[in-house]
Amino acid sequence: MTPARTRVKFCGITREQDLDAAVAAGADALGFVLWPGSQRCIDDARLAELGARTPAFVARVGLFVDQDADEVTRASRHLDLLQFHGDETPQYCAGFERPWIKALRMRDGLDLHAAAKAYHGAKALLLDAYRPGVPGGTGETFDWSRIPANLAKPVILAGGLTPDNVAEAIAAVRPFAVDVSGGIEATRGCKDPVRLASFAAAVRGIDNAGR
Ligand SMILES: O=C(O)c1ccccc1N[C@@H]1O[C@H](COP(=O)(O)O)[C@@H](O)[C@H]1O
Repeated sequence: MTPARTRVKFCGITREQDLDAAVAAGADALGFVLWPGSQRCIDDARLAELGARTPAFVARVGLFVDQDADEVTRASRHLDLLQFHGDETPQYCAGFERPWIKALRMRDGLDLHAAAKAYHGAKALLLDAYRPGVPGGTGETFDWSRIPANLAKPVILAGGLTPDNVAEAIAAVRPFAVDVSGGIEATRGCKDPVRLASFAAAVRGIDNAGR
């Protein structure tokens, strides 16, 4: 199924003004980093505030990396979708009363067809660049030609996307959605409203050109 348009997730939202700018730009989803190892991490109180501010029809996505189930369960009441960005098993991912997506880092030899089968309960696979020792958010791209066109799961393309390369990425991969964090930031955790709007415009531009 070819989607009519490319969905956009803006990840690493920490501030009200960034949330509002993302919604104004047409965000389909907002990502909140709940992994304490990230400089973009927000605590439960902040998640509650930002989650309450998010309007209807914009999905609130919580990003976790190999965390205690209790932490995921606690945060879940403010979230619509869970994003597991570590080495979580399919069984673990399915253990919460929320739909979920699995992030996979594109290390050498990764078999995406096998991963799609293993994570069959996932709503989508989010594909990110691989850097040893770093779970994600590296701001690096990977070789998009490694993504098979006939993967059994919707693809959310991530990793080093920017307003300048996102159109090329969409043309190459034709993903269900794109996900960006560092490429629209002024400083870590603080989005640049101009870059954010440019990113959304670039996605709309390639979609209107017929992907
Ligand atoms: O944003 C983080 O700090 C982060 C930490 C741990 C795992 C993933 C993280 N971010 C996600 O990584 C991808 C790609 O980010 P970028 O656009 O290359 O900066 C994206 O899903 C981020 O949300």
